[in-house]
Amino acid sequence: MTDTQSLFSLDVDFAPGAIYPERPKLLIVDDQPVNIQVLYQVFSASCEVFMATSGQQALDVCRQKDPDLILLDVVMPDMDGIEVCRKLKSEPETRDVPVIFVTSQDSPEEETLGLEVSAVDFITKPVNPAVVKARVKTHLMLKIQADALRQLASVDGLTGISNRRIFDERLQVEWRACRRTDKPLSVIMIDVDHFKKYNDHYGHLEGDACLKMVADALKGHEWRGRDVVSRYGGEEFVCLMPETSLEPALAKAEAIRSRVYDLAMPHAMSGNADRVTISVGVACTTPKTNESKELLSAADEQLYKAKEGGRNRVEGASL
Ligand SMILES: Nc1nc2c(ncn2[C@@H]2O[C@H](COP(=O)(O)OP(=O)(O)OP(=O)(O)O)[C@@H](O)[C@H]2O)c(=O)[nH]1
Repeated sequence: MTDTQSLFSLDVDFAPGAIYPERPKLLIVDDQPVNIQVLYQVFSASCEVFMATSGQQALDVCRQKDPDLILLDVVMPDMDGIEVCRKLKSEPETRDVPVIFVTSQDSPEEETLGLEVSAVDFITKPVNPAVVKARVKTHLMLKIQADALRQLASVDGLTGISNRRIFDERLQVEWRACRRTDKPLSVIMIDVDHFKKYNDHYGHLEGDACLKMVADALKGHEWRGRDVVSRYGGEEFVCLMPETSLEPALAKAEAIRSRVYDLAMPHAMSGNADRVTISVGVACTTPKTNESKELLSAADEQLYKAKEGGRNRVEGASL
């Protein structure tokens, strides 16, 4: 039996490669490298292990590597584990990563404090390999289940792309990131033209099929890793493009518009084309304030302008 199998063998449902697509990512944080070494020996065969020797380094690694679980030392100079955990739980990017405290003082006060900052478990030093493996396995399984539920809750049932909740969350995250790095952030807002008439003429089921086609056309584009494409509601879609200035966002919007046009879905009642068309509003800004709503309002204004200008067109502006 390999180490990988032995780690997870307590539960047949938990086979890396089956439910879990890749090796779980584990972050071990301790200011004493020798303690890291002990845990590394336990997990290196079964997990992708990252290490940090200070609180700040732990926060940095966590943002970069997106671990599935963190084993966090409580007593560290500069920033202790409690503070690290508090910071992790306050940021949307890291708040769902389970934290297990590894501590030499198992006082009820410390345990209470740890639970108050939302740690999922405590392990006492010196660690017992069998105990730490079992606890890590339990919390990784819970994380997988929670991820699956979050995934379900993030998808629009009709089109299979992400829903508005995810868009709103990502907008907050990317707004802050672009503000930190002084980079532009663009939003593309898309609305199907005369869709009420489409529904009225072809029926609601055909209307649904049309929305799916539009969503597929959006998905079919080449997007960068941090871009988000969501159904914003009804017949409205929205795309978020971090680190993208107005020009490339306008080019993307135009490519989307022409792709939907080229689908040539008949729309006998449209009035301004023989087919389904979309109107598109684009807005771009380099975030300076806390207020991300102004970017959405600006994209919405541009969309309105595109509708007013005759539909089946793209309008855009920088803030
Ligand atoms: N089939 C279907 N229709 C939907 C769905 N969500 C919203 N709609 C319909 O989309 C239509 C939107 O109509 P309006 O907001 O009046 O806009 P429009 O007819 O597209 O007109 P313009 O935007 O001015 O071009 C409404 O008739 C909604 O019932 C959906 O999930 N499926």
